[in-house]
Amino acid sequence: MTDEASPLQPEASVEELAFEGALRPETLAEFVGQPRVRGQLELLLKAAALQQRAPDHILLAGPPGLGKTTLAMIIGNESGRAVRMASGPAIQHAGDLAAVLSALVPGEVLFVDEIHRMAKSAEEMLYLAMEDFRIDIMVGKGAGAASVPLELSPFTLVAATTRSGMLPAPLRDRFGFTAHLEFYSAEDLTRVVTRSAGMLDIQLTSAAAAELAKRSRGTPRIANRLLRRVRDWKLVHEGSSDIEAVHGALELYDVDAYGLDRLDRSVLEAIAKSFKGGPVGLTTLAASVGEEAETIESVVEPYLVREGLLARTPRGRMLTSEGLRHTGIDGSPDQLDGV
Ligand SMILES: Nc1ncnc2c1ncn2[C@@H]1O[C@H](COP(=O)(O)OP(=O)(O)OP(=O)(O)O)[C@@H](O)[C@H]1O
Repeated sequence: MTDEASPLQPEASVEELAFEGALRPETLAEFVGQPRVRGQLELLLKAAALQQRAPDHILLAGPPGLGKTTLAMIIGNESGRAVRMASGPAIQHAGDLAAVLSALVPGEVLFVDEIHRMAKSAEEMLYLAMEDFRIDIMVGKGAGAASVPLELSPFTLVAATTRSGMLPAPLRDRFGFTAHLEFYSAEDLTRVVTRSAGMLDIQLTSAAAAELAKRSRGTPRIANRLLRRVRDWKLVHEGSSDIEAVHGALELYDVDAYGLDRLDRSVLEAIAKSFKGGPVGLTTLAASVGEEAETIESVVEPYLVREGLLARTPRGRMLTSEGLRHTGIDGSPDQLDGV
């Protein structure tokens, strides 16, 4: 979460959270797209309800803004359970997690966002909590220190991560189900835009909704954010058509025809110009565009790879010929010595 969001940044800004809350689908039926994940969750929740037991622990994995928090709330709604929110970065000690776990009411859903950023000591405590609904608390110091078991209320852990590969295997294995969220197709994102426009009372032709969706990086959060900028454009430029408003707003915010933003493009250009098309290591690449490696890896790369513009190889990141074409630099990736 950041204070000020650029239109294509997938993380939510502070002021955006209230707006997002209003647009959040509340049931699986309302949740657009992700048919596989929806089907899997539906089965899991129905089976748990029939057996009158709590649903298994669930891990939601995928890039930011694809609906992980939304799904966690839906899991609570659909199973008739209250959801408690926690976040990995706020759990810096085992004691922070013990406080969260011991406050749970039987049957609650505990949602831990960005679980990969939780402290190691807390991770180990979580293993036992997930398996046996029990934790061991250290009491006292030095030679007199003793471990005291504490029984917990049964709960369902729903955790979200943008980097499932960073989770240790013992933690990953303790989830009964992992949902992998994919970028949305243009058709599904058009449905998201149309739904949000209806809820916000914004008139938009279907062609304008489709164009906006096509340029939203396969991400509902970005589509909703760009929709607000299009609304602004229509308000300020009275009489402009919907499609003119989409083009005008997106151009102003530096969104290109692929839906790439400045950072996406600077990554592609850096590989072409400074690293002769690649391969280049993640840290070197991140330094050359002045961004954190984690942002490049979890935000920029997944979309460029899915669009076929970038390839991740064991030797590093490489441009594909399509990626090179996008930079407007002539040559093929293996002929870039001269650029
Ligand atoms: N499938 C969907 N259908 C309709 N709207 C959606 C869908 N998924 C997400 N949204 C919208 O996008 C916004 C962002 O989704 P959400 O906060 O759930 O993403 P996230 O994956 O949890 O992001 P982060 O990793 O940054 O926490 C939601 O408020 C909601 O309005």
